[in-house]
Amino acid sequence: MTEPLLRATDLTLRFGGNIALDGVSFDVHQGELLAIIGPNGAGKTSTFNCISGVYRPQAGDVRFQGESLLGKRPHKIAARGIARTFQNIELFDNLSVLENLLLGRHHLMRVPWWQAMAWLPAAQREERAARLEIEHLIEFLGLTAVRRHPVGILPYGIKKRIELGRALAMKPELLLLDEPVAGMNAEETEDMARFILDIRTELGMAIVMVEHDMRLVMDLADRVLVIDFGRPIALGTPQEVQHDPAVIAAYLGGAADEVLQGLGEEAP
Ligand SMILES: Nc1ncnc2c1ncn2[C@@H]1O[C@H](COP(=O)(O)OP(=O)(O)OP(=O)(O)O)[C@@H](O)[C@H]1O
Repeated sequence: MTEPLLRATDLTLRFGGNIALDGVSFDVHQGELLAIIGPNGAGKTSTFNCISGVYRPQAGDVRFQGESLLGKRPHKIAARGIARTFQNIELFDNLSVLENLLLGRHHLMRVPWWQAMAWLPAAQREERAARLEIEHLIEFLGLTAVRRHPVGILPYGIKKRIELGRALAMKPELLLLDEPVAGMNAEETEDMARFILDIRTELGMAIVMVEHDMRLVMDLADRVLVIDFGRPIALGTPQEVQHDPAVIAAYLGGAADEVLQGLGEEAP
């Protein structure tokens, strides 16, 4: 198998006496969709935060294209090619869809600030190229009809799609999706699922997705990592993890019926 795009090894993260992560390891390969699941407080967001530089684990390593990300600031990690979306939407409500996506593209601009200020030809060329790419992205995400609308007036499902667009505007090689369908109705969830699939198949992008919606996870993921109390308890294909007794046990006591149905099992 080829060298992984991302390799997390033995991630250990503590907050005082509270252990958020305890030896979490996994690889993400080019073009793969890895889902991370687990009960509330299991350590899913902490894992994302260790990858994106928000938290620094006390032990373990995260390597992206062979290079350690430890100690790098979040904006440097984003510039290296890892973009993320958040559980809570973080967009500029007063700016248009187009402007929000252009801001996502901004960190890739190469022209020095003094050329941009003077609006010299190189800056104009770069701006034109960025706009063209963003227009393609807007079309790809079916946002053409609302491209000039201020984000604040748009429905929740569309806002989540714009947030996805802003992450894609950074032209990442790895996309981290934190609960992409949380709070969505069935139709919005279906739309989002289609876009996630398109990103993987048409753009060939690797994706790590944290999600509670088990149907979505089982439909979309190539592999699933299951975390419980900060410890990895299973890693395999959706079929493998859904029959894993440790996974079924981890979810008992929570919303077992709902979750096990999502996993394709009858709740006991
Ligand atoms: N900044 C922090 N300070 C203290 N404890 C934290 C912090 N961030 C996370 N934790 C703790 O680490 C553990 C893992 O939390 P995390 O948010 O990663 O879980 P999660 O699986 O994403 O949960 P959820 O599904 O509810 O979003 C929890 O016990 C949580 O309270």
